[in-house]
Amino acid sequence: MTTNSTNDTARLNQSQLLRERRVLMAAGVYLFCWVVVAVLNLREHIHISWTLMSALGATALLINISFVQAIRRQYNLRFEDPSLTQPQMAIATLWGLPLLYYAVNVRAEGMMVFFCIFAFGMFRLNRRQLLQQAGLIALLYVAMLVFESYTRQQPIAAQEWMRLSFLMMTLIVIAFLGGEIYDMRQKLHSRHLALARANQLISRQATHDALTGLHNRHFLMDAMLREEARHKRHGGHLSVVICDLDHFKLLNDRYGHLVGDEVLREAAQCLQETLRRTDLVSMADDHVLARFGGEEFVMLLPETPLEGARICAERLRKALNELQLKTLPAGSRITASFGVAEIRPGEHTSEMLQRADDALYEAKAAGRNDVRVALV
Ligand SMILES: Nc1nc2c(ncn2[C@@H]2O[C@H](COP(=O)(O)OP(=O)(O)OP(=O)(O)O)[C@@H](O)[C@H]2O)c(=O)[nH]1
Repeated sequence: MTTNSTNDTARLNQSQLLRERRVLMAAGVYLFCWVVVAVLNLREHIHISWTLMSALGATALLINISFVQAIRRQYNLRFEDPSLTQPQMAIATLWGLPLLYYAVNVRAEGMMVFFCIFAFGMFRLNRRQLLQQAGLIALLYVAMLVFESYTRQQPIAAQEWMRLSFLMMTLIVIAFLGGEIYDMRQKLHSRHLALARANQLISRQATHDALTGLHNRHFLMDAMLREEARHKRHGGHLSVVICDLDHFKLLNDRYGHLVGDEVLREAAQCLQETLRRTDLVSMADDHVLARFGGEEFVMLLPETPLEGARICAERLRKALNELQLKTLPAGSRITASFGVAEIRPGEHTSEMLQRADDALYEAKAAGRNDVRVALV
């Protein structure tokens, strides 16, 4: 698993845990309301049948278990808002209505629960969604009043309309404030994303060559120090191949710098693909291919003996030589010279690189398009 996907999984687990905690908090509110109404019922301040009370208790349990299960089974991730805030708010409103219906004497106090329900959505929902929730609460409350007036054969009291108007006014204000909070969160989120992208770009630029996309000299130097330390601790093989395109100055002079750049890109890609395809038994997949500068490339090959590195360099030389360059006239070919070295016991990687460079110089002196190996 890559570091990125590990981070994503950790972040997802963290969010799911938070969502589950929010459901448990809501369950606490359900329990509190149920207990308060039960006590009022026992003291006969209000009159609700215990059958209905039991049904409401069981429903509350079922609702909260369902939400927890939806989160644990990751069913919630299929929705645009994986926190399922709107369904949770709507269901809580529906659940609370029968209690309000019977709690005639304490209805104004009981209506406070709507603020509590709204508080759950304040940091999650946008202005429109909060207004929708306020509308739903008003609609259900009016439906309850109409039902009550019908069953009790009484007109809706003026006091109820007052309660409803104050409730609506407060919820609408909260919806607008909540909308502002939502907008700020969105801005913060997009800035956070832009910052994360910029950081990614900066760290890529620090370790990669802008022209070819290969690792850069700085990355190579770090890798060499790392491999040197590993080699000191565990021994084994560590080799390096240095590659320099032949007569690149002539190519630049003949076709211009832009074509030269494109040839460098194509050569880099060819080296990368050939290295990836190379199936040397001893070669570990933590090799590094870097643009060392100009038309010079370096391959650091951990766990690779000198002969393996030489075979690898030979394949790279052939591949470059056979490369059909898209930017040059048909049939044009490039060649490159290679120097190879394996680290000696107690030697620094910079010294090994110097010996590889000396071998490369020999290849150049001997007529180019050649691989030369430094003596161990
Ligand atoms: N287009 C382009 N050219 C570059 C870049 N970096 C270095 N060069 C050119 O690469 C050429 C290297 O020339 P030299 O070091 O003389 O080597 P050469 O002509 O390849 O000759 P040998 O190495 O001896 O075979 C110079 O002309 C540089 O300007 C680059 O990023 N883009």
